[in-house]
Amino acid sequence: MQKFDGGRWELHLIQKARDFAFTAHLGQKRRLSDEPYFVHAENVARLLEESGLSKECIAAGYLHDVVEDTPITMDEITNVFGDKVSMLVKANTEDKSLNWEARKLHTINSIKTASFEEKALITADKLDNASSLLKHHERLGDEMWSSFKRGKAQQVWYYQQIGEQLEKYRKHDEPSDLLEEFLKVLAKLKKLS
Ligand SMILES: Nc1nc2c(ncn2[C@@H]2O[C@H](COP(=O)(O)OP(=O)(O)O)[C@@H](OP(=O)(O)OP(=O)(O)O)[C@H]2O)c(=O)[nH]1
Repeated sequence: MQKFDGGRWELHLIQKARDFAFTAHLGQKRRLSDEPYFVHAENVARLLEESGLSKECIAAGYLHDVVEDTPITMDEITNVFGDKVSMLVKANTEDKSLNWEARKLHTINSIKTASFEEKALITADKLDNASSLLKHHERLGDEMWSSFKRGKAQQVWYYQQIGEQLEKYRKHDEPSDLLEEFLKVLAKLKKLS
């Protein structure tokens, strides 16, 4: 984080988001390993940082799952981190009262009108999740898919749809490094199926 030398506020926002997410996810584990859930939030924030995204987007990377997966509310995120971070988190938060198909279709369809930063957050999130699937498939094989609400075909369909929409709606002047990385992982994921 040292490379953010634009003032103490930048360090402060990102550090505050990191601490907040660490505490919110405390005790939660990822499904395919014993890793703390926070590791995923940290990976997403790191991908965004390496891609040169704004401090608000990096902060949202840390916070992207706290409303979906912990008792923290959107209002709390707005109060603590402000409107920009809050809108980015909201764009990446599913409505858990809906079924799997409705939630995933909503995310797929949201890409059409998403801002560049919203798309970057979705891409970093799905890149880390898809990389996790590839990594753990080596160890667990197809048994891995039973950890999720839908099996291999639907999971691969979901990532494929996300990739297609991200490609379709990328504006010509938007950086493509994260998307290219995601598409590489997606190609490997499809070979598993
Ligand atoms: N690949 C992978 N995913 C894991 C792991 N542990 C938890 N997950 C989460 O599982 C979610 C997908 O699980 P599903 O059973 O298909 O669906 P659901 O939780 O959304 O209902 C992903 O959420 P998502 O909504 O697609 O993304 P996110 O925004 O929650 O990160 C991902 O974050 C893991 O070890 N590996």
